[in-house]
Amino acid sequence: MSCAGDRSSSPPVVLVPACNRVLGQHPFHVAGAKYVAAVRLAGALPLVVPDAAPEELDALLDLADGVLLTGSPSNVHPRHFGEPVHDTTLPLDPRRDAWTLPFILKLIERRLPLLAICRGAQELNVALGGSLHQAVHSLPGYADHRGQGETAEAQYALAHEVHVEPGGLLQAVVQEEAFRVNSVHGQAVNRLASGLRVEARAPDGLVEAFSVHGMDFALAVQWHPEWQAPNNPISMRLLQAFGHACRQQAARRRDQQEG
Ligand SMILES: N[C@@H](CCC(=O)NCCCC(=O)O)C(=O)O
Repeated sequence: MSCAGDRSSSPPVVLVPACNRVLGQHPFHVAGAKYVAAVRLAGALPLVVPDAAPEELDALLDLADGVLLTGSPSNVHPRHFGEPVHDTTLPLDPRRDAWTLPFILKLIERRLPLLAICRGAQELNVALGGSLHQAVHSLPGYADHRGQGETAEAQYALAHEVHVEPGGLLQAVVQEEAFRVNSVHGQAVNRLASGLRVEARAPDGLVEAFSVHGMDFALAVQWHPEWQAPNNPISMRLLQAFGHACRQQAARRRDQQEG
């Protein structure tokens, strides 16, 4: 039986940053249930983080064996990559940006396992100095990567192939050269930040997955592996590889604590 504070038999803890929404007259912190479920499918314990002041970031990361950056209908504010907002009708979440961007730099310093999904992938690229297309569907030569249809089933249906770059983390995890993914995004990687490795591309050349050089597991995907993950063997390989990396991190943390 484990005693209080003994995490040796506990699942690894994965922090899940929340989004900010106004419901009725009041502000709320919200996290998509499918992301929380995906952390459990990875074999980890989800810990949703409402937001964080700069002086709280290290204390939060002291609790973590991994981080999952979720998708969101909101866009990363273009000011973070030096641009004005092109379409003011699209939702933003500056409160999330304000803490997740520095949070990402700190988790990378600590070499914590990271799975960054859709908006989360965009945050990772911007946090490291990269830039985004604000509306990739409006650019010549690129497809429309936004979800199509009225229902979630339609919006998250498999939409296009991704071609996996050989020799990288994604190929090692999914063991496929190409596979079909869903697509629910209007922003997309424009300039990939230095220190990041392309792991997959869409048929139109768009970067659809990337990893952080030198980290055991820091993977960003533009699609949604959390969507109906148990029905998608490739999604489950991704989540289980992330969970394995988090368990390894938890073991390292325990070794350090035991000195
Ligand atoms: N708003 C950004 C990111 C898109 C994104 O994360 N889509 C998922 C929305 C809802 C969800 O599944 O969490 C963009 O448009 O590129």
